[in-house]
Amino acid sequence: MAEAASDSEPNRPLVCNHCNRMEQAIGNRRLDFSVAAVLPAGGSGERMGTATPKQFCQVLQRPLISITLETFERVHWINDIVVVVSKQNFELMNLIIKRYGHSRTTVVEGALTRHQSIFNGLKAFVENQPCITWLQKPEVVIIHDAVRPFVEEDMLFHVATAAKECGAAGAIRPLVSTVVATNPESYLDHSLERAKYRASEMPQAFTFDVIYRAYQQCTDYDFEYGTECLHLALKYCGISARLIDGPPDLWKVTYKRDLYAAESIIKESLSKRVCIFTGIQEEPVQLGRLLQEALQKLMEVDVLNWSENKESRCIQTISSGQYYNFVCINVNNFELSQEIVKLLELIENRKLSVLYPVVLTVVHLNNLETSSPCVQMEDFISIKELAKEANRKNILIFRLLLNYTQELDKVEESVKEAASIIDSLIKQRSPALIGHFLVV
Ligand SMILES: Nc1ccn([C@@H]2O[C@H](COP(=O)(O)OP(=O)(O)OP(=O)(O)O)[C@@H](O)[C@H]2O)c(=O)n1
Ligand SMILES: O=P(O)(O)OC[C@@H](O)[C@@H](O)[C@@H](O)CO
Repeated sequence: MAEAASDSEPNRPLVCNHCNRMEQAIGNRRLDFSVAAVLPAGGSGERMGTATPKQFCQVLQRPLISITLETFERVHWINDIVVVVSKQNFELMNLIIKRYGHSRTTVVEGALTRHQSIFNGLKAFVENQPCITWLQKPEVVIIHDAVRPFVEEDMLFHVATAAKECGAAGAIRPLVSTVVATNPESYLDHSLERAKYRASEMPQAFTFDVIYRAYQQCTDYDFEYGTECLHLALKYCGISARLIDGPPDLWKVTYKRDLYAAESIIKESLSKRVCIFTGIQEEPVQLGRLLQEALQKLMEVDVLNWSENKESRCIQTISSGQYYNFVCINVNNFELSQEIVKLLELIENRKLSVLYPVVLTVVHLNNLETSSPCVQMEDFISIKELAKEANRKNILIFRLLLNYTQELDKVEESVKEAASIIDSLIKQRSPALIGHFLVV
């Protein structure tokens, strides 16, 4: 049983999930053979210990499986993507496909064990199933656990091309712990020389006929207890897989701690760069420049002068998906200027915050020598409501009151403090502080 994916979300940003790379960086590789991918996602995630199977657990308000799928969907030389989920998660999977625009994904029904689920995914390409007429049997098939979100296009390319040459290929990583064998009394029988062994990871790739034939010959024991596709290719087809050293990020989300680790990795990659919109109004003492200099010590900073650039340039910047963090300097009183409200609309319209939380920090300037901050209560309440509404759309609005005087050294000190707070807000991405005034 399988169902087509829904229409993709228009104008989806082009950001690679966890390393903030533009679609262009995926490269213009061309392969002279067809490739498809099968992502087993039909497990229950018992070791995670959550009611929701781990592939559907949220990472920064987004299902883990969607983060993995995004990378595959943006690799243009992968023609079809099959995700294998249990029958009871079919509806949830299709909702995820629709919400995150995974338009190239086909859902296939899983089975009791991982090998059986993978085999079901492969069958979708060769058995004339009435509702999967669009899948074409590939020359090479990539198999990748849906709970391994940090796979990069390079690794997919390496295993696919190696599989085309050798019949099978898989990613490996050095062992962290030594492997030991126990005797029936649970005492040490012997230990393996760690340097001679590697951990088998994913992605793996096979010429389709090799892995399909292997699964056709599998014993019930293989299906029930096996965990290694490469082993099946060797056992049933005599194909010894090419083993390719993979990067550290290939690990599989298995336990709860792995979800926290995944969230930290994504937060770190989202926090790498910020776009400062200056020129929304005339800024005293060139605060935009000072803030840029202070922030540049903490992250990559680009500056866009709102008034000098046409709105299209600002739209292009937001749509590029290169930024998930924006800073605006608001020089008038404490309401949000219409430009900032416009910026919020652009972020929403470009669906930037569908994928990951967007941070918008509004820096309100207050010259202590000419005025004292008096926030009208109705302004304060209205902005808190606006921040709550934005948070429901995954946009976090933080507000910083930057008091300054004409004494430049004091200004620089205040700006340095402000930059440190902005850096922390971006890194933490915590909704707890949205709409509140942080004062420097
Ligand atoms: N019957 C199964 C079992 C597992 N998988 C998938 O295979 C991948 C790796 O398996 P594993 O990490 O063992 O997932 P679970 O079986 O869900 O985890 P646990 O063993 O803790 O229950 C996961 O994406 C999982 O969803 C699958 O498609 N079908
Ligand atoms: O054994 P589990 O079901 O937790 O996960 C499957 C892993 O063993 C597998 O993905 C790699 O070892 C590569 O085959």
